[in-house]
Amino acid sequence: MGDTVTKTLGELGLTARRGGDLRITGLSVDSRLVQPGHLFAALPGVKAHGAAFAGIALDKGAVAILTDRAGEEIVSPLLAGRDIALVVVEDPRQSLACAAALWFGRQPETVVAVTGTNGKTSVATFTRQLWQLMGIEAANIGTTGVEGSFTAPSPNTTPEPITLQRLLAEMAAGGVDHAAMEASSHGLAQRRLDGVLLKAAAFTNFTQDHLDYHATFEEYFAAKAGLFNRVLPEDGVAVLNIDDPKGRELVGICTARGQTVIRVGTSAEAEMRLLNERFDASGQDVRFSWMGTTHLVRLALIGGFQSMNALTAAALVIASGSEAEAVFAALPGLSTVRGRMQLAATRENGATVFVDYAHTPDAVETALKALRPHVMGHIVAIVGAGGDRDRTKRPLMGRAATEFADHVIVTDDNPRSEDPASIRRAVLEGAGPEAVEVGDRAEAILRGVDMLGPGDALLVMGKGHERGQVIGTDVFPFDDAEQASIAVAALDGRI
Ligand SMILES: CC(=O)N[C@H]1[C@@H](OP(=O)(O)OP(=O)(O)OC[C@H]2O[C@@H](n3ccc(=O)[nH]c3=O)[C@H](O)[C@@H]2O)O[C@H](CO)[C@@H](O)[C@@H]1O[C@H](C)C(=O)N[C@@H](C)C(=O)N[C@H](CCC(=O)O)C(=O)O
Ligand SMILES: Nc1ncnc2c1ncn2[C@@H]1O[C@H](COP(=O)(O)OP(=O)(O)OP(=O)(O)O)[C@@H](O)[C@H]1O
Ligand SMILES: N[C@H](CCC[C@H](N)C(=O)O)C(=O)O
Ligand SMILES: [Mg+2]
Repeated sequence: MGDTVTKTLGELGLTARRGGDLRITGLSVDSRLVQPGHLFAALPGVKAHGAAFAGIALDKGAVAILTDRAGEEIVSPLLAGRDIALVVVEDPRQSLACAAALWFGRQPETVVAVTGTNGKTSVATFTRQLWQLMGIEAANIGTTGVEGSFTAPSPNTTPEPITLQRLLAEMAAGGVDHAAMEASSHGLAQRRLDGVLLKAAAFTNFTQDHLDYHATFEEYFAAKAGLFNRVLPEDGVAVLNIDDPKGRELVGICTARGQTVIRVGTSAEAEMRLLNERFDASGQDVRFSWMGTTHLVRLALIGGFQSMNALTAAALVIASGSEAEAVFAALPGLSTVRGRMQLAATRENGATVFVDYAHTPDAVETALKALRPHVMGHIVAIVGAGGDRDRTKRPLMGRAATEFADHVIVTDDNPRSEDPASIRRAVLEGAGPEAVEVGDRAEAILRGVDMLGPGDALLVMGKGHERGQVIGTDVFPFDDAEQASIAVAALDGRI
């Protein structure tokens, strides 16, 4: 944070229990990043309470501490006789999010957010693409980084509030007045976007993921619902997929709050209604209606679910003030999101290799089902599950692969601290005896490509846009799309 800027705690919406109205030079959430004059937010965490690091923060020059009651008990003994401000609140993550917004003081005028188990990156990217196609400077923030008229890496799908607010302020200062961001369930549970002023928010769907972090399905859904019952203001617009029962539940919640609701789905009540799709090798023709009027567009996107994502994005753009006809005219310009049903390579015999980020049981099913109508021959699926993540999803992912593909290869996908063979065993348990186990991912892709005859397709799932294979704490360079090209070139005798 800047050297010269200072703000009082009051200017950041914080009231100190002790230490008065001093000025701070910045905010930090990690003791290792504290600089002289900072406010250190000591947050309750999964592994530790940040208050345990308050001593280090103070040694590094922190002049104020924001924490909760549990943190107060830990830090109080450190403060005796020192001129340190202490702010104790019920929910320090929320206070930090709001303080970060006030610290940076600027956001794009139009910010929208997307939550849901699957489809967040796709919808946020399509929303940004639509704005850009209409001549509006725009960016999207999420799993694939910050992209569009403003680019930056993003360590998380939903960055923590200090990083997030810095990004929003920088893009606004650079003339980017429209942003679409992903709201992950972790981000919502940790209040990372509570300081963002949203015009609209969308819900894609709700299925299993992250049961390692959220104790129950209910808790996982409650986190997602927070986007609508807490973050989106009452004058905001909610874009909700009513094909999903949880989307219907949200209609009730949003209506009760007085928010305007745009329903997206295939049923007759939907304001944005998907009527039908016709698939071919390079994309799909989509018939949909908006407020009862029918439209037909060509999308150069593979997969039926992408039309729902595209219509959700269109609804968000309309919800934030654009004219519907102009938005629909831009739809054919949408292009594939990196690593989402991305055509990575084509064999000489015409067989295709797609790379997709399906890493949940529902996404594996959706991706394979979505590919089917674009493919004349067999589908070979490559599937694996991440280490140090939800263990219960592994056999379910294997089962979905076997159910919806013709041949399945089980391989590694970021084993992290776990034994890769035991993760594969869990996936194979669901995939069944016909599935082939090939631990080395490059070899799995080569074997998959080798199986392809004319009209067949290979779907490599799990890593999408990722550029590394995480084994232990090492990250080895690995790119599914690149490996697919190499395998095709090698087998077709081009290298
Ligand atoms: C599980 C999780 O979400 N953890 C987040 C959480 O950390 P935590 O509070 O639980 O961490 P902790 O280790 O218990 O430490 C407690 C506190 O002590 C502080 N600390 C810790 C060590 C130290 O030396 N000094 C210090 O001050 C930490 O900064 C933290 O505030 O709060 C931190 C500060 O806001 C986050 O950086 C951290 O995200 C980590 C980096 C992370 O990787 N999160 C992932 C799981 C995540 O958020 N993923 C979602 C997407 C998932 C998806 O949809 O697929 C995302 O939005 O990216
Ligand atoms: N609307 C959808 N319904 C079901 N599955 C989808 C949908 N959109 C995308 N998917 C599947 O989920 C995968 C991930 O898509 P995307 O990256 O857009 O989701 P995400 O919600 O951003 O994921 P993450 O939780 O990793 O941020 C895709 O590769 C595809 O297989
Ligand atoms: N953002 C998600 C995506 C994981 C994708 C998959 N490649 C894995 O490593 O499990 C996560 O961290 O759970
Ligand atoms: Mg994402």
